[in-house]
Amino acid sequence: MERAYIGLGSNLAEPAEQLRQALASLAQLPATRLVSVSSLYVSDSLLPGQPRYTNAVAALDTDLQALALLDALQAIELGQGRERHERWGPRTLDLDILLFGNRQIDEPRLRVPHSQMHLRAFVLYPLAEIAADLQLPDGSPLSTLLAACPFEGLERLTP
Ligand SMILES: CC1(C)Nc2nc(N)[nH]c(=O)c2N=C1O
Repeated sequence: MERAYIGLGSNLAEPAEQLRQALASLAQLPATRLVSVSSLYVSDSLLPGQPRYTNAVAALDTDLQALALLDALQAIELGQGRERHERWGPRTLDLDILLFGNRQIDEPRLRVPHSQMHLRAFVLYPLAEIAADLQLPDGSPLSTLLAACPFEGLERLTP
């Protein structure tokens, strides 16, 4: 059983509802338990000219292998109408494997830890909300990354 952290994002077609639907699907994955979910956070797109994003992070305990989990996440994205037009374009749903246990994976389909996560407040703050004492595979404490990444521009949605 590995603890995986999943980044969720959406900026099209009722983003908060897209994330709620995706979380329900994550809870149904085989050999997987949805352990905890952060609040929803709203922020401007890192790339301008797109609608604001709604993001969250979920913690899973899973017996799926990393690539099988990736396949399952991509099936959920497609099931919610994710069209993969442009690489950084707006999307109904984005599910990223941020961390997979303490594994460091560098394969064509999958890089874990997610290569941009240390730069993204919309990943670090929801992650810290559910895993404050997390240490990344390279030994760096999440708190250190958080200190280097300002919260500014992030809006936490209270339930
Ligand atoms: C286009 C890009 C980089 N910008 C984002 N910006 C925000 N705020 N949240 C995202 O999830 C997100 N995802 C992306 O893929």
